[in-house]
Amino acid sequence: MESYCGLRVFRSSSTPSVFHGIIRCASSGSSERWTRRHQKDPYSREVTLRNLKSRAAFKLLEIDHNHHIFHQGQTVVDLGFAPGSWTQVAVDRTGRKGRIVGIDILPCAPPQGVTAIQGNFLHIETQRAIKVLLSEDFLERPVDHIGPLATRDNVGYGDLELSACRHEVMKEANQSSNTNAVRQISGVPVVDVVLSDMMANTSGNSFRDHTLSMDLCNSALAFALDTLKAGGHFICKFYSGAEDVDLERRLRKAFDVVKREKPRASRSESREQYFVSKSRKKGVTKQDLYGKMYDY
Ligand SMILES: C[S@@+](CC[C@H](N)C(=O)[O-])C[C@H]1O[C@@H](n2cnc3c(N)ncnc32)[C@H](O)[C@@H]1O
Repeated sequence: MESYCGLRVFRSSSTPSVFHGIIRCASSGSSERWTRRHQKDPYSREVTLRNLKSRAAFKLLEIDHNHHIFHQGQTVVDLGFAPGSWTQVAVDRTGRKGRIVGIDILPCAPPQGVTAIQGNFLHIETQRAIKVLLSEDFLERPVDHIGPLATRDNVGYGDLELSACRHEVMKEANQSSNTNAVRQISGVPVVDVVLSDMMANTSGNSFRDHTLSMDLCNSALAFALDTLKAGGHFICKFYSGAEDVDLERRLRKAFDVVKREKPRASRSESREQYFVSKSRKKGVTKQDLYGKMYDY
């Protein structure tokens, strides 16, 4: 845990992970199906070989390959970062001068050189805390932690530390001096790329899953319009359904290029897709798209 200008922030230590097991509670039938699918999946094998946190990394790598999202030195916000494979990709692609902030509702220590907040993104105070972090200078990545995609040795779990950090950042975010910082970040966008791979656990009810996904996407887009520089990019996962055309319409108002993507690593049976929105237009605000809905 570090302290800077009264703001306490969690950064992962170089302590090796103490626990890497997975506890699963499944019937033997579904367990066998999971094992067979895992063994057949080429991405799962690569995850182990390349020390990635999950196969989701390949979705972002493909999107980046096709759309050239990342450059050295960018500031990236990764919404729903846990367990951290997109973050690993962002760290790798943005290099020594990149600044990465991750947010997740789950306690999860980020890869080396990444600053993370634990909190529900749909809560105002979580978004304020992110904006406060972005307004500070201390997100510079320590140079000795840079390298090719982060290794498992770089990852440590510190849930207690993380909860304490969350408390402190939230407290600071609600104090008046930092409200100025929030205003400042709202007025002077500093982010190059906003990523959102957020999704609640799927319920099996496709309408419910779609609606929840749209709430997360719209909230992420409103946040992106507060924080992205003109020319910045926004990538978000969504579960397809009736309302995704409305989201696409909003994206087209705010970005020069909007594409739907279904990366090869995304399972064909899943309804997930991605909107890749490039080059934020100057002067389009969240109020233009949402009125007073996200007015905070
Ligand atoms: C598919 S996972 C992200 C995987 C990640 N991109 C990676 O590559 O490792 C979706 C994440 O979104 C998070 N999430 C879902 N709803 C959220 C919310 N309201 N606020 C913050 N995080 C949320 C979940 O906890 C989960 O970790």
